[in-house]
Amino acid sequence: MDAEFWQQRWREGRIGFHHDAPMPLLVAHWPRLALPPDSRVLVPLCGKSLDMLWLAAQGHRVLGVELSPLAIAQFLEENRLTARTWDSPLGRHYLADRIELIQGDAFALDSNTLAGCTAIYDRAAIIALPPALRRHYAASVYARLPPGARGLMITLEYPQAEKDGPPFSVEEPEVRALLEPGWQVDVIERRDILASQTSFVEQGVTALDTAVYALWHEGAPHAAEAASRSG
Ligand SMILES: C[S@@+](CC[C@H](N)C(=O)[O-])C[C@H]1O[C@@H](n2cnc3c(N)ncnc32)[C@H](O)[C@@H]1O
Repeated sequence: MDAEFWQQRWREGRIGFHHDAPMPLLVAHWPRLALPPDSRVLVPLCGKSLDMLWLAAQGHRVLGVELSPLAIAQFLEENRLTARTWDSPLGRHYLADRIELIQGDAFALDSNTLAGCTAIYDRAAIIALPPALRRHYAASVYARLPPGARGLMITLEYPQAEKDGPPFSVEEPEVRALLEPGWQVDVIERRDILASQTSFVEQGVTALDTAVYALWHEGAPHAAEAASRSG
């Protein structure tokens, strides 16, 4: 799953991971993080996800990072956004109101940029990465977010032997091994979605769950406290 793999997927329009509406699991569970509205939310491997628009509509500043220039062009065009652009060592930046996109490598973000993000939204990001890259991803992104950061991660779990990724199956013990002890990892939902995922069924997958995690970096007020603060 090198950069060329993803560039080719975008060139060929093989983007079955993209949804035409914000993810219901995001909408349902994001409020429990009780983030201040103007928090800067990192969306690594963002594609052209409409979840970024939903996060911006909550008052957040969004920082999406995406390798594919096509994904960024389509995001801006399809949502009728006009962006100011500039270049930096991280890549080309696009700023449209509260949404900033970097066309660049999420593994190459610098410490200053990560330190400015107090939240992370990980949907189809960690599960897009093969096993060997996930530890590198956790170390390059999660471990470098500031104390007090919070996040929502959405994963898939299925018998990996039945189908190749991406998307890969990333099960709870692996999420914990990658993030703990720096992050508190709370499973907030696990749901059987096999019946609705016909492409998995057609490929012979016999079980498929989606799992949602609330993530609390060291120093973050944990679930109950955050919820009581949000009223
Ligand atoms: C499975 S898609 C998910 C996109 C998005 N999160 C969504 O929910 O629709 C993974 C995306 O990550 C991008 N990508 C892969 N590796 C990347 C990297 N190292 N840095 C930035 N983007 C990357 C790909 O181009 C692709 O658009």
